[in-house]
Amino acid sequence: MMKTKTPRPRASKARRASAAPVAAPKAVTKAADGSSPSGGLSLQLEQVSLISFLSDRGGAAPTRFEALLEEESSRDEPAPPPPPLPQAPPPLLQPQVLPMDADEPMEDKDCCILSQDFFCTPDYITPEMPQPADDYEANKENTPCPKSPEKSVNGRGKRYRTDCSPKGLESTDFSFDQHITPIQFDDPIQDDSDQDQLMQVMQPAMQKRGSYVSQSAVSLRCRVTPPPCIKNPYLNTDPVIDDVYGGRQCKSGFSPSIGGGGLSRYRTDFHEIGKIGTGNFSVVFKALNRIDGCLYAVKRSIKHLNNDMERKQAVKEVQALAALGSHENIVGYFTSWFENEQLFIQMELCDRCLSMDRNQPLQCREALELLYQICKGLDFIHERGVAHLDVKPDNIYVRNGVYKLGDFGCATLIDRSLAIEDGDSRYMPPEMLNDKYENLDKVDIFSLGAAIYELIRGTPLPVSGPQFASIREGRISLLPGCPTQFQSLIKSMMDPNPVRRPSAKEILRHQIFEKLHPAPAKK
Ligand SMILES: Nc1ncnc2c1ncn2[C@@H]1O[C@H](COP(=O)(O)OP(=O)(O)OP(=O)(O)O)[C@@H](O)[C@H]1O
Ligand SMILES: [Mg+2]
Repeated sequence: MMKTKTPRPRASKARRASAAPVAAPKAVTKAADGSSPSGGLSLQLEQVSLISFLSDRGGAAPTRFEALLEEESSRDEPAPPPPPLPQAPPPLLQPQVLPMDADEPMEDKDCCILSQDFFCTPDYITPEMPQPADDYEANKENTPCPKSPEKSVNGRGKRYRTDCSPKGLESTDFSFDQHITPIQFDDPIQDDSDQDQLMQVMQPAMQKRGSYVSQSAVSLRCRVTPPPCIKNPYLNTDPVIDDVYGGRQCKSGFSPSIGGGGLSRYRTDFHEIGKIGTGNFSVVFKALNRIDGCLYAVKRSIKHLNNDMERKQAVKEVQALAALGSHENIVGYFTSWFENEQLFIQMELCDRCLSMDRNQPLQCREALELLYQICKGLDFIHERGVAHLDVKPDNIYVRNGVYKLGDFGCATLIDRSLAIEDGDSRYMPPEMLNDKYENLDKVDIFSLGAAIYELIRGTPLPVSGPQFASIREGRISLLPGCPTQFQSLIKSMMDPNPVRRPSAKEILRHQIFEKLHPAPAKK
């Protein structure tokens, strides 16, 4: 007896395999850097009390390390004034606490800690080098936090002019080193007074500690000011982008509403053009990247992900995409980050998804092309051990006539070492309904067959009932106007027995595609 499940069950998905809880990423602490060995050491000594460490040794002879520390401090520090004679002996063996008042203004030493905390929280998960991992291991515990950016001691004072006029925007003559702007939201055109304002902000810290200003402090303060949208000279003009440079949307682009403590990476890095879609879990926006001048789809989780379990679940999508790498028939993934307890995913922007033209039945020739291209994407991911598990018209996108598989929110490993979630029941094969997961790659084949069957017929597939059951018993009605060869291929993809379904690779070799995609001539 078949179990029936409600459509779009991802909202109430049951976790089939238990996943180990993820430990919060550990903060990576780094020693402060110095230009000389003694400089580095004394910088650390400023922040670390060694008394308690020494006291634990109970008067034992100093080690080489302690001798070195003493030698360092006696060399670097000026000779101490003679101790006042009548006073009691200093509490040598008492642990010392460095003064740190909560109301005290933040200094560089604080910024150093602040920056590490900031970059090491799960709120900043973008990998430095987004290389495909050997294994897609979303279950691994204690994954170390990505390396914090190196703290530079070289104060950099250049800035680039935030000119929003078309002329200014066309200029590509800037470098990231120059991007220093003070906190200011409303005025798109900043002048030389910017530098003065920045200096005023930094002045107290600079006076206290010579000329050194923590770059972390500068970048945190500067991050709240979005740069203008830089025009990409390699791109052909796009009316949407031109609109932004034309000045009509300029003002709103430079005056973002900053939420969540003023550090919105989304608002800082992107100019939002508009909403393009909403799913059960996410809302997707068309957005212009202010730096590279290209349009992207930025997907934001609707729900606030408050705990590790929810975050872990949400990041599976980007972990799968990042591990897979790029393919023409997979929606491109660029980066992701957490902000305000929501996951943001920057993706390739597509023109539309297939469910948008459901009322217009797909022509057979077009359906063949779709089958071929998505099979190429499926072959790519299956070869890498990943199953999508939610193939459906909603999750197939088109960009410049190229079909792309997207929404990897249900993706899992074919070897069943990861949790398995049900996709949309309308496209789900019978074995999934019966909790049989031996051939997860073939789940995608059934779903693709069902999606194409639905698109050609032009009527939605049933969610339950007798027709739902008969489709899963292999009884599918004829597809009008389609060659028999194509119909039997679709039927074989929807075979109740997953083992009898062809693999993506086998489908690609089917003779039906010979005319459509002739094999390259052998030399
Ligand atoms: N890369 C993209 N380019 C263009 N539009 C997109 C893109 N990604 C998503 N969309 C639009 O946003 C909608 C929702 O996106 P998506 O399916 O990824 O969200 P979801 O919440 O995971 O959905 P689901 O309910 O299927 O789980 C899509 O149906 C599509 O219309
Ligand atoms: Mg979707």
